[in-house]
Amino acid sequence: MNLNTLSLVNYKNFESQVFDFDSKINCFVGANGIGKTNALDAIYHLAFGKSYFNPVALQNIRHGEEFFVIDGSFTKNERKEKIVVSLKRGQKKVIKRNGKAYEKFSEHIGFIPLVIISPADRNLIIEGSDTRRKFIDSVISQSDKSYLTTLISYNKVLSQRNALLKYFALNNTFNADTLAVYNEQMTGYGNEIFKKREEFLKIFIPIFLQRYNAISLSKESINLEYKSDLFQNDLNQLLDQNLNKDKALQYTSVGIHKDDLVFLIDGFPIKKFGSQGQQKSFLIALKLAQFDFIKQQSGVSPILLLDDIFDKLDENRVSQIISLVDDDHFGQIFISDTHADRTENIVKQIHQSYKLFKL
Ligand SMILES: Nc1ncnc2c1ncn2[C@@H]1O[C@H](COP(=O)(O)OP(=O)(O)OP(=O)(O)O)[C@@H](O)[C@H]1O
Repeated sequence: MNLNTLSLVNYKNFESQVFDFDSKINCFVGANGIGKTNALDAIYHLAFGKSYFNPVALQNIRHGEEFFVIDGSFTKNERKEKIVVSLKRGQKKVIKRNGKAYEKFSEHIGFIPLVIISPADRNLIIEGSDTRRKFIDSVISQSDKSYLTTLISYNKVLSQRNALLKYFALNNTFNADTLAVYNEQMTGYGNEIFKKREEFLKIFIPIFLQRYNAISLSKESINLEYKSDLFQNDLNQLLDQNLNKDKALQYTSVGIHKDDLVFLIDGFPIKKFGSQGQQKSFLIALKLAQFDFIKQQSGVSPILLLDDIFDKLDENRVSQIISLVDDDHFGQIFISDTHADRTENIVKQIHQSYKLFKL
């Protein structure tokens, strides 16, 4: 999987810019706020049809302009592929593959396998369970199309069930039959998602532990656990048991939309007890494991985006990461860093071709 050229028009701070990439390592270097992360985000956009950093699509259009266009030429399995993502104010976003617009963006997910490692990953540790579920979902969906479809269906029934609970409360009424239809549908989709998440984590957790131990040289003991209501009970039963609670809350309080991942260091939550460097190592291991998993499932090396990852890590950990990516296992890598010299010294240790883009 290779991105050969990237052309940007009115994307964030870029007015008009073309990059011609190396097939192995590419570094964006320059001062704070110059657009290094924006360049990586444009590449992310080509894979996921959205920004990793700014969920408000319109805010990705350069200030004062009417549209943006991100145009990437890839080589995948020796075939040329052109992906264009564009957005015009007042219109819907368009994603095209070789000139043909996708009807559903979900069809594009997984076509350009990509993993990003960024300081924004900290949200996985500090934010609520929603962020961690999105992480699991995005990893599985990249290699399993039906997972995403089932998840979309589950969420649709969930919001219908929530609307019904609100309706019951507002109108002081209740209809067990209508609710039972939603419960049954939620159980079907929910069980399928739970099974896939469980299977995924069975493979993923050992890869993650191996990656973490390699980065930290096994200095501390960490763990990752999957938490779900569905371990104890069947979803249909749980929905019945929680009916009174759900009626009072006017939303559904149990189900796979409450699943979580628990991150532990020496048995304690990493959010409270991990140092910044340990948290960063944890997140990098998580993302490298994501890389390994996608590669294992799809047979294609994902594009790897490393946004500002060298800060806060001691020299040992930096060299461990470098030795990890200095391996044919990895494909094309994009790095952003403020220090041109540091970056060049680091990439020279990787015995691969590279290009440095001074922004
Ligand atoms: N829609 C937009 N229009 C114009 N400029 C924008 C837009 N969105 C973001 N920017 C600008 O992009 C810049 C931030 O770019 P980016 O995050 O890529 O910086 P960076 O080079 O990675 O910096 P750092 O080293 O601090 O991480 C800011 O100056 C911001 O004002």
